[in-house]
Amino acid sequence: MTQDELKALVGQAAIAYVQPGSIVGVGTGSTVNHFIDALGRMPVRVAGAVSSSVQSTARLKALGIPVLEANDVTRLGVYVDGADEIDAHGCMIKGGGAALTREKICADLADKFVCIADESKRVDVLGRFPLPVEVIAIAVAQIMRRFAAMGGQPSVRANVLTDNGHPIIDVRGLSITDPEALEREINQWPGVVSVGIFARHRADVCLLGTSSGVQTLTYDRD
Ligand SMILES: O=C[C@H](O)[C@H](O)[C@H](O)COP(=O)(O)O
Repeated sequence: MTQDELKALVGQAAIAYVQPGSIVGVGTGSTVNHFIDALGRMPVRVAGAVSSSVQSTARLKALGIPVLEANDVTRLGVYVDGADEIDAHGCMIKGGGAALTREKICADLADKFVCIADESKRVDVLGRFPLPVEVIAIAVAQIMRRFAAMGGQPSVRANVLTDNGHPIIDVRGLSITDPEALEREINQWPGVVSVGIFARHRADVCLLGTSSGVQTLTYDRD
């Protein structure tokens, strides 16, 4: 199977977690695009979606699925999103598509985070994928110095501003053995909007697309 076929497989499989008539949280990316298409094929559809990006909003609306603002809901039963990497505890790196801040807001609203990913995303230690960090523009230089001091190689993502109008720093060369601690630390730096480590808001379930089918991985909360 191709990587895109694996993404389509898990996008469809995530529908099992979606209650018809409910409001669902929708992530961003090429895997989630398959999930959105599957939402459009539900015999009884969702009542609406809270979207994590302009891109997903456009795709949802094109299928006639109403999109609500995060401010308009108090909770989401389920949030479905992809990942750039996921470890054995459900901690993830996200933000390869620059949507990390809105994704974390949606994850925070959700009772259950269902991660959909092809098997290439499963890692033992996070950090092979460059860590995305959304920052306020005037703090870029200082935040890059902080990452360099901890052994990372930061660079500003060229020609990209997030949906919130901020630049992204991508940090290569980090071996993230304690995702929770690093997320907490980076969150405290002035000028950081969001860091793409999702440890506090880790996945509850990962539907992993493999050549032998969908593997369902579940993670315990401490
Ligand atoms: O900002 C983007 C998101 O975090 C995506 O969920 C992540 O980059 C995975 O995207 P894809 O499904 O395209 O690999």
